[in-house]
Amino acid sequence: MAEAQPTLDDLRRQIDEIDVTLQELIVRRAEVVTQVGALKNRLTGGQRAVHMRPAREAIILRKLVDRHRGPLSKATLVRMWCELMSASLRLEGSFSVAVYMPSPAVGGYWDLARDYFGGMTHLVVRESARQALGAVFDGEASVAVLPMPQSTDEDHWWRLLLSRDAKAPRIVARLPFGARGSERGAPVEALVVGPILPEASGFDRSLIAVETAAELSRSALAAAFKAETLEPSFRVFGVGPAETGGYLHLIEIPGFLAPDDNRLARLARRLGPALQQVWVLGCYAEPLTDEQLGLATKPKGGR
Ligand SMILES: O=C(O)C(=O)C[C@]1(C(=O)O)C=C[C@@H](O)C=C1
Repeated sequence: MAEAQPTLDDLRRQIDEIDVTLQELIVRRAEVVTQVGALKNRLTGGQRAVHMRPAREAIILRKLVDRHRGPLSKATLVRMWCELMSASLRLEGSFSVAVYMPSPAVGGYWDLARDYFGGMTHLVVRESARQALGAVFDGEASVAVLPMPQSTDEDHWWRLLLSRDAKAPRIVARLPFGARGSERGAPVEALVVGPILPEASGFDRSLIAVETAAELSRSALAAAFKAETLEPSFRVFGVGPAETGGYLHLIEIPGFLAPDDNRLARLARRLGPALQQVWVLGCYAEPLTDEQLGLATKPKGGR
């Protein structure tokens, strides 16, 4: 005899039970997060600090997609956890985001911020990257979502991060981290900047600013980096000349680079006076790939 199919009521009863269990676990998670917040407050001596830990979030999200199974998409699961972790962050203390939005027609950065920081995080619009960063410097926002720097930019916002102050805002994340949600306009990419100590997540890329003398060519600079096993990608080359007559470059390096990495000291010795200054501006956890998210396109010719 064929087994009786569950009725709609049977299935809904199962869903109700699962929802209760899920909710209990979410409540427990929030209780632990409250303790994390209290611990962080003790460690910072009660000073107002930004509690976001992007490297930890990246590790959590990578583990999540790695162990996932079943029909629910990994991209959806990542979105759910982003909402959960942002809610946790708000439990730990005040948290808000200044978003670059040069005109109402350019909504992509807002969409990226909303997707990553969730629907309940306070987002404030700033019309220029400089103003968004200013909101972080002034303590009006915890972090800023800024456009990925390009050589063609008129305003090289990352120049405002050239500081030796250990508490200065740093680049700490790249968006989107998971799959792109529905976005307005052309897809954009962003960096997140805030007064957060950059940490390694295991799969990272670092951003450094370099000031060189005018006569140093791009190829000579790249060769010196490679000789120190630093594989450079030039995001921006040759902004300047600065007051010192030098030129600034924004360079991306695979891996996590601490400011005291001895390869930077060796690079300085190798290039001599041609290398005027180096600043480590931060790092970001490498975003999840389409393959990791199970979104890889099928090979051509297949069915
Ligand atoms: O692990 C932490 O430091 C936390 O604050 C917890 C938590 C989380 O919800 O898991 C929340 C916010 C941080 O950005 C990272 C992780």
